[in-house]
Amino acid sequence: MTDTSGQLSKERTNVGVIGGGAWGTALAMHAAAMGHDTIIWAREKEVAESINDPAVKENTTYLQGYKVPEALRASNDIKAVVAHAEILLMVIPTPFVAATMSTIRDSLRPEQIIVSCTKGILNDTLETVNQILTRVVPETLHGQLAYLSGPSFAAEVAQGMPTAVTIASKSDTVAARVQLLLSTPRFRCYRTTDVEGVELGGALKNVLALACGISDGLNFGCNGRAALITRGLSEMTRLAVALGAHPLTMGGLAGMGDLVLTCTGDLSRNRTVGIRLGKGEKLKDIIDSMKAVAEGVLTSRSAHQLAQKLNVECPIIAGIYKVIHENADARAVVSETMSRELRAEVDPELFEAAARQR
Ligand SMILES: NC(=O)c1ccc[n+]([C@@H]2O[C@H](COP(=O)([O-])OP(=O)(O)OC[C@H]3O[C@@H](n4cnc5c(N)ncnc54)[C@H](O)[C@@H]3O)[C@@H](O)[C@H]2O)c1
Ligand SMILES: O=P(O)(O)OC[C@H](O)CO
Repeated sequence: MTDTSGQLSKERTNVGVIGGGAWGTALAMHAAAMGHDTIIWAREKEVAESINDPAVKENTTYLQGYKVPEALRASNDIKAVVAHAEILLMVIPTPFVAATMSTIRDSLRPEQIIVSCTKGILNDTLETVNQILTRVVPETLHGQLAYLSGPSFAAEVAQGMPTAVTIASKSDTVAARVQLLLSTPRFRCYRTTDVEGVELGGALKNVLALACGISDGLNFGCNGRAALITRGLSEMTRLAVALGAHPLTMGGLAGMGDLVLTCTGDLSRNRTVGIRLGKGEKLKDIIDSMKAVAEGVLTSRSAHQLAQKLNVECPIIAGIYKVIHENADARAVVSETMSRELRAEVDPELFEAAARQR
């Protein structure tokens, strides 16, 4: 494929990437390949060393096999990365967002844009990343927050494969700026002001990917997987709308797009965890064998608790919660879910509302 990166915008800026996992690395590779002066903060010394070493130029810990651009630098000094950046991509797994961002709270500048690329819902507080960031970063920066989500496996972005994502911000100006700074002919960014929809789509699809993995691990076939994706999207939409999202966002890249990718793509860590569970491995053994984070494991608890709290019917999410956190037998959970009271596919009230709008 011809490299046409950078045809859309000529503007080049300083990018800082907070988080040296697979996705942080792929996004840093993308930004550096575009010509942005990019530094990635990695928590682990060996990650920064392997990215910086001219003989290696690779994140051998989290994204092995993909050479990073010569120009990409890595650092273990998070404050130096913040000082460098006009735009900060935050790519920290959800459980570590608050602690990591607290360490740089006082180093952030009001004109900086912070783009969360993280997909999860915190346990206990049940906060989305947007809620964590508005709690942790100074108020002067709240209008500068944006969220990048959508179907995007790190390994494919690292290879420059065509990818489309969504950038959400309460400020359309901020979303448009991030969109322009990150879009290339291989990496197309859309934009929206529906922060809740984009965040919840990205977080909840991980729970459904676990479900599809379990189903595939049990050899339950293609019919079952399609049913899980479709009914899963209904649950995601009901829950996200109850939390303030726009329903149409759930049919877009951050909702259905990422749901389909993660429920069917073999690169998904969440789907892989599900497959291994379905084949009979213990969750602890699976987690212990992985360096990467499968966000759906913890988000399944948060999503189930949010559904209960808001009284939103989410039987698949409830079933995954039982399998993951209560050690329930997956076959029994499937049988129980399929034997629930029979119902209309779409809530009749929704049909009536749609008819009234015609
Ligand atoms: N990998 C992908 O394809 C992909 C794509 C889109 C979104 N995401 C999302 O990006 C986020 C980050 O995932 P990733 O794939 O970059 O990471 P990863 O799973 O490859 O690696 C784990 C990351 O967690 C960090 N970490 C571990 N303990 C930590 C601690 N105590 N404090 C701070 N950081 C700690 C590690 O340094 C490493 O950067 C997740 O929310 C994930 O869902 C991932
Ligand atoms: O590998 P997963 O399951 O964490 O999914 C990665 C991305 O979120 C896909 O868009």
